[in-house]
Amino acid sequence: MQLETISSISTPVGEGAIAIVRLSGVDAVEIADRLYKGANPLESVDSHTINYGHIVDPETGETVEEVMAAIMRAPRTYTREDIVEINCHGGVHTVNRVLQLTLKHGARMAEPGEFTKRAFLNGRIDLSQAEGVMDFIRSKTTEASKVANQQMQGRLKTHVEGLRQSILNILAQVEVNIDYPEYDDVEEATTSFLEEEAQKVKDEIRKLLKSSAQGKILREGLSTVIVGKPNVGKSSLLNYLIQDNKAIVTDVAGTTRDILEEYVNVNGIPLKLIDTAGIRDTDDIVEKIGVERSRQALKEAELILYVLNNNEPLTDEDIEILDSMSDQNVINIVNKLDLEPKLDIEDLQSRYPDMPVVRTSIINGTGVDDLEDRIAGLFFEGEIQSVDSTYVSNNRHIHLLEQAASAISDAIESAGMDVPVDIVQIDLVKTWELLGEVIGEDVSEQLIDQLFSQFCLGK
Ligand SMILES: Nc1nc2c(c(=O)[nH]1)N(C=O)[C@@H](CNc1ccc(C(=O)N[C@@H](CCC(=O)O)C(=O)O)cc1)CN2
Ligand SMILES: Nc1nc2c(ncn2[C@@H]2O[C@H](COP(=O)(O)OP(=O)(O)OP(=O)(O)O)[C@@H](O)[C@H]2O)c(=O)[nH]1
Ligand SMILES: [Mg+2]
Repeated sequence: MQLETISSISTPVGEGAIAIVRLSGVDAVEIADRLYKGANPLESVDSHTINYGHIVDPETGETVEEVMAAIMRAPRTYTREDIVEINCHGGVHTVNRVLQLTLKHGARMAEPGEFTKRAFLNGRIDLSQAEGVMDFIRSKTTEASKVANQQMQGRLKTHVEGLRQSILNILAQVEVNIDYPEYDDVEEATTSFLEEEAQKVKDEIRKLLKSSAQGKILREGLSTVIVGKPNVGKSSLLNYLIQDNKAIVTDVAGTTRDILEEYVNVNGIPLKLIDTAGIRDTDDIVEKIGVERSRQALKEAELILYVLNNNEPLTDEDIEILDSMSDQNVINIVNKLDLEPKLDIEDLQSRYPDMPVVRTSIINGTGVDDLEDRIAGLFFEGEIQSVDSTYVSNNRHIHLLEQAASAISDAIESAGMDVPVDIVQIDLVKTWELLGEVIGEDVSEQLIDQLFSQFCLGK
């Protein structure tokens, strides 16, 4: 496939030690040579070498930059096309000038994700791997990056390809039956083979789907909101969990006014931890908006840590808030255990039997281990699956796998009911196609464009 040569700045915008202008396409080396002056023209150097030289504006003769130019010739490259990477000093202005020069001398500005899109279009990676690249860049915790890395390396692709091969094997058997319908015993053998093999495929798809709840948590972080009345110790809890003093803690009720978000790892589970303004009626306009945001965050939370003060009785306000969260995952944290007990914990437990209660004294660091165990227990039944297994975390993949599971169920059901085998065949082909979409086979150009447009510029 011959596409125009593209160029972009592939490093973050801003001051840095080094910034890279990357070119990809058949004319990459030729365009670079129009600007590059070194011991040898890049056209003549070996592939996969890096070469010292200068970028000179051919129109003015001005030396614009001192660079190292890496040359990588197709097909052993990220895009499978010729690639030149011009390593510049990291100033915003000069990198931009080098980019402009490449554009002026034959390259086109790359669209977001276009390098990776070419890696896909040129067959180096499948769509699930390309999506893995993006997840990898965006991952916020070690676990998330491990899962994304595996996907980027082709783990899901291999898995899906295996399933598609199994379906092809079943289809081949069905084909025999359609070709020789007069042999009854062939038909019987086919039906049981089909049911058995299709069931195996279905089980595998189900297994992948089962991983998705955890996969999504690993990828996005479990959205966890800390709420409660003012001054109960919400910000103290956030600081304790992240082991840092990011949130302001004072003994003034109403200290936190706005939402604060931090990522933290609890027993291997990435949490997107959100500290909120204490919920209460207030006339303070800033605090009022904060309280409104707290209520909003509550609605969207996957886990709620409701903090109470051991030193104060349960109020109507607490009850109102707790009642409103009855169908959510809530852990009640009775904090300030070091103070005189005025909260009836038994009453709390009997009012909300589905909400585990954890007792803490954050100021002394007690009880937080117990809280961490509870969180892990709620979402991973005590322990996280090894990150070595295949996780599905992408909504597009999950949706396709659900459809595939339903199509193959139809196939199995029909086979069991002695429906003509060519009907069964249709459902099997459908399953095969749906799985193909996960890895990017026969997907529309529109979908591809949409997926890659979410990438960073220069990737
Ligand atoms: N300077 C630089 N650093 C970078 C990248 C880059 O493009 N440029 N990468 C960009 O994301 C990542 C590295 N990822 C890469 C993935 C595949 C190939 C590649 O050339 N693959 C070929 C040949 C491999 C080989 O030589 O064995 C292939 O798979 O066919 C290169 C980089 C991270 N660091
Ligand atoms: N005795 C005692 N004091 C605590 C404990 N945890 C927090 N505190 C104190 O309680 C006060 C309020 O703590 P914060 O973490 O600011 O409370 P908050 O819930 O974030 O308060 P707002 O942001 O105002 O809603 C501070 O003076 C903390 O030092 C605890 O376990 N025991
Ligand atoms: Mg606070």
